[in-house]
Amino acid sequence: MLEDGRSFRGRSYGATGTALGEAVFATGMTGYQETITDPSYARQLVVQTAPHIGNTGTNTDDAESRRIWVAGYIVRDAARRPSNWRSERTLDEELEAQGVVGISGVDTRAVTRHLRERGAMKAGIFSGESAARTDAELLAEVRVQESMAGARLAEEVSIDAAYTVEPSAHGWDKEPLFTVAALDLGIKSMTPVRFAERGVRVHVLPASATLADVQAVNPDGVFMSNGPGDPATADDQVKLLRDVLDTGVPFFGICFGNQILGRALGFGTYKLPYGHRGINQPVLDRRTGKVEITSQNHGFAVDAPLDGPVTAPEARFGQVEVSHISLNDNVVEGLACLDIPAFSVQYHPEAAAGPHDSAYLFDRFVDLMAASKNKESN
Ligand SMILES: NC(=O)CC[C@H](N)C(=O)O
Repeated sequence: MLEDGRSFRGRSYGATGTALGEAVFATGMTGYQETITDPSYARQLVVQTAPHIGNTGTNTDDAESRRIWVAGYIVRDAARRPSNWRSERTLDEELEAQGVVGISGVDTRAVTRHLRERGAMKAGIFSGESAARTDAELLAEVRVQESMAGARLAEEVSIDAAYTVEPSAHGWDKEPLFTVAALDLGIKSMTPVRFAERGVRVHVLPASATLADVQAVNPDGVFMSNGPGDPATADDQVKLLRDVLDTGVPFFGICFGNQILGRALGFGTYKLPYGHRGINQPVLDRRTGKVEITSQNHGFAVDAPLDGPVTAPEARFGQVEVSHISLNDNVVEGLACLDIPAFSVQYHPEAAAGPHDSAYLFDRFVDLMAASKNKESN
């Protein structure tokens, strides 16, 4: 049941009951397990445009966090029998075990076209007893939920206690090169691994970390992750980032982290009509002229001028330019500061799932930390 009264019927999939959230569509043909375990999808009902879902089952290794975060799951044709040597459980069983309500047999093309025309909106999935009500009652329940605009969710999905990811656990056989403090706003497990593979030790800190917590790990660089909710609510992290930037330590942000850098520099953020979600999103790196196919999941974007560089509204941070744009709709997909060592992208270079075109961004951050260390020692 969608907020505007349009409804679709299907079969119960996963757990039975009620799921409420923002209906959004994701266009990845593969990678459904990484999608449902991405904490950025908290409080969203995800519609998969790929018609066959669940074909390769689920396994322990491919989860991007400790649980499934999608609030509900909408598919066309759910695989009855998974076929893959790595499969441990069917997707249906996994959704049910984690209490996630889904629906299959839905005309997902029609749902997607509707969301594309009318925008992402509040929705509900109802099965079993919870469905045994009038449409008007279901619609009322859909409409009373809080909307995604204004939702503060990063603290809800973040960890309680810090942990460390060591390069030695990911194929690095020398001494670690650098240490990074990574704020977990909904971090995916592949992100620290991409650092560790490059010899970077990562201290993952809760979303509530203070400047003192960050400085306690003596970092060569600071990182802010992806995460769910409206970036306009991330005032604490914006303040933290301004303090971090004032210390001159290099910074890299992805997705929510890009929106926080945008806000720290003084730009606003806004809600996109239906967002970008999938692993096939074309982005232009304006500095090199190269196009990369990226993994994305965002419903908000930074409002910064495309013709730059410009002086940041928070002028003490100097000049900034929009480094990357979406080739589908010219939305800001990256920011680069010219006077301080800070940059960010709106997409997911850790690519889990997704193409590896954007891996160079992790190297760019390592280079930035190296340059900054050199400058200190000279
Ligand atoms: N993946 C993300 O970090 C998403 C950021 C933010 N929640 C958005 O929807 O735009």
